[in-house]
Amino acid sequence: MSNPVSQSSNTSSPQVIVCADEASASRKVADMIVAAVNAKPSVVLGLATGGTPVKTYANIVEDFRAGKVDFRNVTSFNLDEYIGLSGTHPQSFRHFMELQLFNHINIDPSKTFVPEGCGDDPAAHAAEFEKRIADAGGIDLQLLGIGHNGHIAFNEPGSSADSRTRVVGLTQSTIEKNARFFDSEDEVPKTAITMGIGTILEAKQIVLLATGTGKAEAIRLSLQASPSDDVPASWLAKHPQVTFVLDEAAASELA
Ligand SMILES: O=P(O)(O)OC[C@H]1O[C@](O)(CO)[C@@H](O)[C@@H]1O
Repeated sequence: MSNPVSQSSNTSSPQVIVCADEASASRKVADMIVAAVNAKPSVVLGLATGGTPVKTYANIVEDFRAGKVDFRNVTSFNLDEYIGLSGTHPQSFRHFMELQLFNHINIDPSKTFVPEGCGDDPAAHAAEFEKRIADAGGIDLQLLGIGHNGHIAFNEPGSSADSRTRVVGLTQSTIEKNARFFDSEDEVPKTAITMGIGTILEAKQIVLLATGTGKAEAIRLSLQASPSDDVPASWLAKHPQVTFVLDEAAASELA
């Protein structure tokens, strides 16, 4: 069971839920996703990759195996993918999603959309990806992580609130952080395809999960600085239904 230690007292957005630790924050987000599927079996989920959601996905798999949730009518869209990595590459986000979630639940693989990093025309694919989201009726619940520099998906600092799914360059700091998933920094792709901030803000509900002291500054700036391109996650303050689920470490710089 999730064990929030504190919660913002009003209902305005962003709502902030602080949990004791990473395990309870991950459980809380899993509960929110499972509740969304149970409330609307044909829900359209927006999904994230990275180290942060791994435990959340493990909790969801646990709930599926316990018969608490059914994904057969769910559609999912992932936020981003590295340019140059095919879906079978061990560090591709498609592979991550299969390993962490899709292979362990009864989601229809044809309803799981992850941007393709190896197509001939990534710009055309980006436009097509936007169309697919619209054709699915839009994203009901979008899960996000956050980068140390405040990026969401691969929207690096400088990304505007109206940016759409597109090809982007990664900052050196993101390349260095993500090198931990590769054999060496040289292997980290320098470009990616990502949903835009504007695309993300169109989701009906957004949940951002952040854990660890490494995210504390990005969380403070996202929640307490004026929204600006400098901290892409700060644009979430413009959304009417966004929840930050944090562990105490990620919340440690909040006033
Ligand atoms: O969860 P991590 O591994 O700290 O990554 C932070 C963010 O950077 C990304 O890896 C880049 O999109 C996101 O998937 C993630 O939300």
